[in-house]
Amino acid sequence: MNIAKLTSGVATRRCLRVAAPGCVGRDLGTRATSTASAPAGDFDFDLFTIGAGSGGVRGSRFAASYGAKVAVCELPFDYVSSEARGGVGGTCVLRGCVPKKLMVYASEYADDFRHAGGFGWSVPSDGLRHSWTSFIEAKRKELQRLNGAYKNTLRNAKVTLIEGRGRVVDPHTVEVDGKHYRAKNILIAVGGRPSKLDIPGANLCITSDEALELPECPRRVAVLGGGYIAVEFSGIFARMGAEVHTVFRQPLPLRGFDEEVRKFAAEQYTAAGLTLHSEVTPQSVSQQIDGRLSLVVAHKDGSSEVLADLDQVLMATGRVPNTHGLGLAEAGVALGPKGQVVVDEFCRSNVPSIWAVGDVIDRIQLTPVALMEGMAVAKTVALDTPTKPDYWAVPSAVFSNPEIATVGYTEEAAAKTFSDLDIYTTSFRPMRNTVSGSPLRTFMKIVVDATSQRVVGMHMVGAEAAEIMQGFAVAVKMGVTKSQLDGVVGIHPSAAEEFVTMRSVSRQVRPVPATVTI
Ligand SMILES: Cc1cc2nc3c(=O)[nH]c(=O)nc-3n(C[C@H](O)[C@H](O)[C@H](O)COP(=O)(O)OP(=O)(O)OC[C@H]3O[C@@H](n4cnc5c(N)ncnc54)[C@H](O)[C@@H]3O)c2cc1C
Ligand SMILES: NC(=O)c1ccc[n+]([C@@H]2O[C@H](COP(=O)([O-])OP(=O)(O)OC[C@H]3O[C@@H](n4cnc5c(N)ncnc54)[C@H](O)[C@@H]3O)[C@@H](O)[C@H]2O)c1
Repeated sequence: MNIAKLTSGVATRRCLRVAAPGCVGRDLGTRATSTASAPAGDFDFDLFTIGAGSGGVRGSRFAASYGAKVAVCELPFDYVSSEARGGVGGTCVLRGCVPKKLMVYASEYADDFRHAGGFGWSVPSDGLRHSWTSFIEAKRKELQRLNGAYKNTLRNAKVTLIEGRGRVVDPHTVEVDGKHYRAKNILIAVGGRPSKLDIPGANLCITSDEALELPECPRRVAVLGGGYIAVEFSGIFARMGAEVHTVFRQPLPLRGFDEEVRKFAAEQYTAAGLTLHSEVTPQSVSQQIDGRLSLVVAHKDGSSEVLADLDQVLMATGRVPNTHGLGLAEAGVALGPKGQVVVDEFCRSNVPSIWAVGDVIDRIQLTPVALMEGMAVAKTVALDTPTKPDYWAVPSAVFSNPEIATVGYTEEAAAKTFSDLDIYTTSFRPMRNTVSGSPLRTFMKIVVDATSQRVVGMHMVGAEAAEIMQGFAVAVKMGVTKSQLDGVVGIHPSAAEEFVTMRSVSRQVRPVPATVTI
């Protein structure tokens, strides 16, 4: 399909070479080398991206590499985001995946020291100490390095970086701090931001942004929510020695994950020291006389409970798209109920010159997905190759303690899609923990479509789950069958080898025959 078929006849205002108000930074002689992306009118840029996070940087730099003239605007750098602050690199690099994983690493050392005794190590008599301040400093330094590296990447790709807050003025105009830029295509890649619950005392609570920048590790903390962020930060704080209360509305954390995985993970979280408060709703937070916080939660039966003496209450209750004040609705772009940009399978909005990728479209909020979408838009608008992101078998991992990783269907989703399933499961104590004394166990599961024998889902709870699952995700995406998995020789001794040695079906899931009433 040619891009021309995707391009509508949206009327474009021409930006004249001289003195047209609001038209700046023009180099109207420049045209994209790709014929598909050569501006049809007089534009400053072929593509103007708002937001230099995962999706925006990827889309911009690849569009530029395909010959398009590209600009991207981004808010000034800060560790904590706001309406006015952000930074090249975006959430993943500055307030998400990267700093979070660094914190996970920091906390893993604590566990390793604790468990080293089983292997004969002894802790020095004056004990082990951790400097939270030096760790935060080291993390900040790394984030600054990455911020610089991302800027260099854009510079090397010849993408014009404009610092400031972008706003859509019309289908072909973006305003950044009072200056107007005309673009053939606009890419919305503004991501999302933490959303706080609307309860009394919400202002006393922190979000993941501040949790990554705390001056000290809390000793007693409540984490609200049962999603990715909640269980990851619960694990970090607990391993760092805090007393952690994880408070969520569902019977189990991690809604949407395989039910068996959720149950097993909850058991492991408890074994790892978290206090899980399930089926409760946060009601209010207040400050005690001593400055610490008190959280009131409501149980299903209407009774309430107070969690007092908390150093911090972390609200990990979801994120909302950053579309507030972006001018999208005024430009005619359809937004969904959460404020997300509604896009088609090519990541194109209902306004044909406006595209959107990443968290702002609220499909799958993961960095590699934003990258895939950014890449698809770059190919579509700059390479004359209309490209749809492919959401089948997107793997993901939760960096909790223990880790969880998954690819493909949960058993529940597979049961709705395939008539017959064979389920393979195993649970064991990993070799390291037999000697270390850690109580944590590992769980693995393979979901097989019994008719085709294709592996349609793989799940793991246990150490290194993310590293292990990435490779298996390749196999699942390529359509591996169970007998092909069985034909692979294991790597011994490893936990991963269990995935190629599970031979006995744990259970068969078959449709329940309809009862016939005579
Ligand atoms: C704590 C946490 C941990 C996470 N961990 C993982 C993980 O381990 N693995 C994973 O895959 N994903 C993880 N994620 C999710 C991942 O960070 C996001 O899915 C990803 O960053 C989305 O990329 P994006 O390009 O859509 O948006 P972002 O990376 O959020 O980028 C959007 C950018 O737009 C800027 N911006 C916003 N409004 C404007 C404006 N008007 N003008 C100019 N610029 C603007 C912002 O400042 C920001 O830099 C995590 C998220 C969080 C919060
Ligand atoms: N390892 C990773 O890949 C990773 C890590 C962190 C975040 N992320 C991404 O970021 C996204 C956002 O993470 P998140 O954990 O904030 O969101 P989430 O949607 O995963 O979890 C939000 C939690 O808040 C709860 N909640 C929502 N409204 C509530 C209310 N009114 N009262 C009580 N509880 C409420 C939900 O039930 C849920 O448990 C995730 O969906 C994920 O895609 C990924």
